[in-house]
Amino acid sequence: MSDQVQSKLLKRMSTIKHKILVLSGKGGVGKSTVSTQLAFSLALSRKDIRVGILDVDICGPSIPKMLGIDKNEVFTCTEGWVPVKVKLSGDDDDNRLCCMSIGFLLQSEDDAVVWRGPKKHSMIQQFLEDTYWGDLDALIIDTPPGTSDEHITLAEILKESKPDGAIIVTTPQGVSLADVRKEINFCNKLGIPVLGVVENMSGFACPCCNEITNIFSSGGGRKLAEQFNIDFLGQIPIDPQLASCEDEGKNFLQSFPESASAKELENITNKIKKRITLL
Ligand SMILES: Nc1ncnc2c1ncn2[C@@H]1O[C@H](COP(=O)(O)OP(=O)(O)OP(=O)(O)O)[C@@H](O)[C@H]1O
Ligand code: SF4
Repeated sequence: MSDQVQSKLLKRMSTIKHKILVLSGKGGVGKSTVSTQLAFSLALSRKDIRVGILDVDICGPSIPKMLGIDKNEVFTCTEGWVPVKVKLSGDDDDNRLCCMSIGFLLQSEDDAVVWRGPKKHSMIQQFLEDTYWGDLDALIIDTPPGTSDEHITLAEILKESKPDGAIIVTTPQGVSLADVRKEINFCNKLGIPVLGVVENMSGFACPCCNEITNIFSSGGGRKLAEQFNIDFLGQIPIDPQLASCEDEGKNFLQSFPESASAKELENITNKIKKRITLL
């Protein structure tokens, strides 16, 4: 990376106080769900917090749909690409949550699947270089599953601007020591602190009485965290209301604030805020 590009990237990242990566060993465990709900939860936790969410999942950018902004377009200003704003209900200020996704820049959903490493590398670099976030308290970065070339690119680009850390998402059934060990080794190798583990799809939350039923095993994420001596951040149950909100692009936390999942997401957010000293 040339010095010119490096200094442009550093300048871009300098207006962002906290950067958090969200990782998972495999696809479909709820990494984008955790990224999206964490971004919502942080933005809702205080009126003066401004949050951005960056979707770098080149082969399956799902965040815009979850946020209900997949039909929006990205505009450019003299400073670069302007992230799409997400309106929170009952809020006059629509400047508290915004999103930039690689999905906004693809002509078709199949576009990126055929890209080779160097093209993905330059796309991610350009993406970080040209997005104009303005001042942000936190940027949540949703990455592709596994530890691919895209992660290495991202970590190299972010190295100088020192990300606060990574959250590892897993499921009780998918708790594979090997998968999570790979994620932890990856973070250690690149000097990214692990903020903790979230166990998603942990039991089933009844939409009628909020009772959690453990259909499969549960607690694997906690054991794993103990084993690796990292923080256990919490466990989110399978919640049909969460799935349908994300499907319809609705704000789950504001739609079902009393649900067990919303409460757990709030606890997880509070632990992360404490950890990165965003209080
Ligand atoms: N706790 C949950 N309760 C109900 N549905 C969930 C939960 N977590 C995730 N889902 C749903 O499961 C599907 C996969 O979740 P998500 O897209 O967040 O996974 P992912 O790990 O980001 O997948 P990939 O990396 O393959 O894109 C989505 O339809 C999402 O709404
Ligand atoms: S958990 Fe309670 S409300 Fe939900 S289906 Fe079972 S008995 Fe009914």
